[in-house]
Amino acid sequence: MVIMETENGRDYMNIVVQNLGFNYPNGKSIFNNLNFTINKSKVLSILGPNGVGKTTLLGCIARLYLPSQGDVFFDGKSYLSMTQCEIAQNIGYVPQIIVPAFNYSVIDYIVTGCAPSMKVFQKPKKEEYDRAWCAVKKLKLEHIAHKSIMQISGGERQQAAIARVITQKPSFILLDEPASHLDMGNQMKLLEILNDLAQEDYGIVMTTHNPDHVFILDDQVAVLRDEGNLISGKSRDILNEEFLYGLYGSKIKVLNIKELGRMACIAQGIL
Ligand SMILES: Nc1ncnc2c1ncn2[C@@H]1O[C@H](COP(=O)(O)OP(=O)(O)OP(=O)(O)O)[C@@H](O)[C@H]1O
Repeated sequence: MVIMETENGRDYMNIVVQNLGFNYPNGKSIFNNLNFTINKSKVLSILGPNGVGKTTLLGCIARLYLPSQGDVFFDGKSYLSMTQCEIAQNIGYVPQIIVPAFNYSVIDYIVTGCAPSMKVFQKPKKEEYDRAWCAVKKLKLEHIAHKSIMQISGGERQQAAIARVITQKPSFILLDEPASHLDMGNQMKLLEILNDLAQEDYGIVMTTHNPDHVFILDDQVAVLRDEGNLISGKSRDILNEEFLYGLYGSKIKVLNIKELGRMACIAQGIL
């Protein structure tokens, strides 16, 4: 059954993951029977130890992989009944490692985000470039906009890929470890942008290895565990010290920092 959630009497779009299971062709089972809903105007963070299947799960939600079991529904429609173009118009994906196909300038790479809403072989015009420049300004990337995408750093490339997905204007944006190459300042800028995008009605899903980022966003979390199952809910209801120790096998303090007005977590360090 697909649940259409209602807020103020109005149905709104969601992605429903239903009984989802995935095995790689070598037979390796990654997860089974996952059930959760991704809502617009929210940030859902996916946490879990290395190798547990976060990227694979995001790949199933982006429809890069077909599930071995269950299905994913967008706005009540099974992915299997949607074309790749329909999916790309509604769901944007930023991979962990960005390997551009051509030696574009950064702005020409970002404008390719408009492709799902353009005709085949149509060249981007002023309207599409205006969209791309809007995203460049949002991420403050003006200083690299005319550089070659091949000649910028990993962190700059990660930010260019985020600008590209914003240019795409999908309803949902999926990001695989979007902060992995970013310095502390750019990590905070990224979280602010993701929070702003959720306020602007986008649905955001990101994988992360940093539970403190989940507390900063103070929204939904889904935790994928070694047994291939998932627990989801409000971050502050799930991420306590005992739970994080069970997840990572490491002692992590969870503190309510009054000056910050938020929960925070800090590794205890080498004992
Ligand atoms: N093409 C593949 N064929 C078989 N097994 C694979 C393939 N790609 C990944 N795996 C395995 O699937 C499991 C899940 O990988 P995945 O990349 O989804 O994990 P992850 O949670 O995102 O990891 P990390 O946090 O280290 O990025 C891993 O054990 C990995 O070795």
